[in-house]
Amino acid sequence: MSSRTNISCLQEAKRVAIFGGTHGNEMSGITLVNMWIQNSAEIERNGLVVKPFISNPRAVEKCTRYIDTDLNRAFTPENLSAPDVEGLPYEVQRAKEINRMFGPKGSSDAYDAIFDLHNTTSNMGSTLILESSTDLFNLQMVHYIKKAMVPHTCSVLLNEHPQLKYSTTRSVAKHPIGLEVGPQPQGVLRSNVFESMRTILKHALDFIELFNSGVEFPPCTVDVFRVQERMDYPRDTNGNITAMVHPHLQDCDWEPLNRGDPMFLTFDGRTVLYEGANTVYPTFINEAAYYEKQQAFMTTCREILAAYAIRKACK
Ligand SMILES: CC(=O)N[C@@H](CC(=O)O)C(=O)O
Ligand SMILES: [Zn+2]
Repeated sequence: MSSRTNISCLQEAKRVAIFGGTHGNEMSGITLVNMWIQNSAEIERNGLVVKPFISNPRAVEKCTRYIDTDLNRAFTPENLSAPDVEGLPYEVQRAKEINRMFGPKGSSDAYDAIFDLHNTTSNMGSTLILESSTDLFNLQMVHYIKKAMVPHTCSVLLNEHPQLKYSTTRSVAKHPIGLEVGPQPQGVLRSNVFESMRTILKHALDFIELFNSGVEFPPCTVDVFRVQERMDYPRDTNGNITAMVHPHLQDCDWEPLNRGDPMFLTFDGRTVLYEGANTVYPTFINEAAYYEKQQAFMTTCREILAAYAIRKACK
């Protein structure tokens, strides 16, 4: 990087994958990817290899989140280096296959970018998920997408939390990007959600094409929501939930939650208040897939990230 001009010269992004069906019951990504496998005209860009790919075909076939274990938690160093023995959980086998095809994770042979398409039952709207606050390529891309989406909003969730971060399918790529669009029930297609996801992908691929063509992207800032804490439902001693998300919180993803605001409503009608000292921005509120993960919602804090200018490295 030249310090005088503060332009970072980054490697060209030539190989890009679009994953659908990492969770087999999230229908927008599955449908888009199957559509693009049939006809890829819409996702083709100059000088780019774009591969649409169903990441968990057995779960898609059964329309379930996973067969043995959550694929989007399976890309750990232990799993990826496990010997190929019989009897491995299906998703661990699949993680190893995906790592061979699109990785190896952390190596120079890995795909440049992976877009992993997800749907949520929460009212999050269009959300991009980042795993690093220092990936300039992704920050610039997210900035480009947010601008291109105006007047529609596109939120950015940053998960760098040392305990809450997980080993995602997309983490195999040099630049991992999650797309999370909702609300959409599991196993259901909603046209508005489908179209939003499609539009985000279009802008993302446009960005990469422009970057590869040599366009310089000036310094920018990106508003993000940084993952802070996991909030579980109130539970009894058997682990069964004893309360629901409070109606005042339900569907209020990304809206401030202040000390004293209602959070849960117990089955016997009592309101449980939020008692944290600081204002937080809840997200993934009442996500269906998170009951088994002991999570009613996630709290985030707002942050503004700055990104240097970037352009493609000159050879
Ligand atoms: C609802 C859902 O599946 N959300 C994704 C979020 C992500 O891709 O990071 C997950 O928990 O794996
Ligand atoms: Zn998902």
